[in-house]
Amino acid sequence: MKTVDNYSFENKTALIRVDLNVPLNDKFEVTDHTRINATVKTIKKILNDGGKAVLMSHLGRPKNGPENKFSLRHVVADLEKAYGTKVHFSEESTGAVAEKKASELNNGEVLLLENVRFHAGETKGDEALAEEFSKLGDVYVNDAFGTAHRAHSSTTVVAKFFDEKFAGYVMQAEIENAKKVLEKSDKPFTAIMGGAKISDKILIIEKLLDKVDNLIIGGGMSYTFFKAMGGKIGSSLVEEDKLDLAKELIQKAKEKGVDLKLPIDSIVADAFANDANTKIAQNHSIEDGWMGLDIGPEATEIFKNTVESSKTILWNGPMGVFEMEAFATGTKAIAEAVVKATKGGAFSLIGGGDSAAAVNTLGYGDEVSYVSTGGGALLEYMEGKTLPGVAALEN
Ligand SMILES: Nc1ncnc2c1ncn2[C@@H]1O[C@H](COP(=O)(O)OP(=O)(O)O)[C@@H](O)[C@H]1O
Ligand SMILES: O=C(OP(=O)(O)O)[C@H](O)COP(=O)(O)O
Repeated sequence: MKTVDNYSFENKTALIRVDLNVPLNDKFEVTDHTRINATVKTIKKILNDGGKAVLMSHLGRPKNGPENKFSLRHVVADLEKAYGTKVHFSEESTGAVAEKKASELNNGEVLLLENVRFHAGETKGDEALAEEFSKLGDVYVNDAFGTAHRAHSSTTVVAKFFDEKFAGYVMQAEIENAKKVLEKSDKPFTAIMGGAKISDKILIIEKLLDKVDNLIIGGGMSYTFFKAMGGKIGSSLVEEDKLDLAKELIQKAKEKGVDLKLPIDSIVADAFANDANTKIAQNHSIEDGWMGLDIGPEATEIFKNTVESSKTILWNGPMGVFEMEAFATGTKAIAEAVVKATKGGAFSLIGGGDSAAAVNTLGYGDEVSYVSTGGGALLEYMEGKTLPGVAALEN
């Protein structure tokens, strides 16, 4: 894999895949800058060389073409602040408009393209779309570690249209760091899984069973497990087609001697809102009309004790809907436990767009060993998989 280090981008237009999938609030303001700040080093290297940067990224998971709430226009001002320079914007990510804007760039300038997922072909890895993207640069740089597990047009397929392709600094740092954990994970090794992307992550959890001593499952992911065991989960998040898999996983954890910890209790709410009515409920008997939005006090205590006595910690996915203050308590308590363990000598790696946001919002970003910009990507790497976005840079 070639890196940007030993290449001069002078007079070159670099087409750079970055991961600008950042959280936005209801006013479309960026609420966490981790992924934006991570891109600065690579962009500055290219601009300082006297090159031009054309940035492409996705934002969220748009299903039906362009939609304002998924527009990358919302991040332009934040990029300008981070790079200290004007960032031009193209409301098209391919075609005449994008090509004209890219060709008008001067050395040292940046162009951001609109959300690549506004094209239906992007997530299918459409070749014709990838070829369209490739017209926007002379060389290709992939610095989107957080999306490197996706074999999409802009992350993987596009690379084949370039002779010169490079991994950016985020990609390099992330892989080096993940390797460290893979090669030297002191025991007890605890993985903490949470968040909402159940179908994405449940298969990876199975692979983690070979590496970890403790597996904590909290957040939106946990209710699928309770339902699989025959529990009542009210209207909590669930993926019905993953119930059998969840059951198998519980069995496999037992066989492999992994201590699988599910939250005993939850903070349940009668609406998905910060000001909803709340109460504590046991996780196997949540009443109809109520949903679990945070781990409960008993679960928090148990999880904290496990985390604090761990020597290696891998955390992906918040313990609750931490974006709402009423449901941030569990995530905050686990973050504090991770910090405490780190101070005591443990290595802690936290990954994922929302997990990084949670840790940084709580002010703990500098008190853990490493905050990764990747969630799913980090987990797939840890599982031993070759990430398609990385493989595409190698040939
Ligand atoms: N109990 C829950 N019910 C619904 N959503 C939840 C629950 N717990 C966590 N979440 C949501 O999960 C999201 C993060 O999940 P995910 O994308 O898998 O994590 P990451 O981005 O760190 O990889 C957050 O927006 C959070 O609000
Ligand atoms: O936020 C991301 O992943 P993450 O939630 O695993 O951290 C990446 O931008 C990938 O997004 P995707 O899971 O919609 O492909």
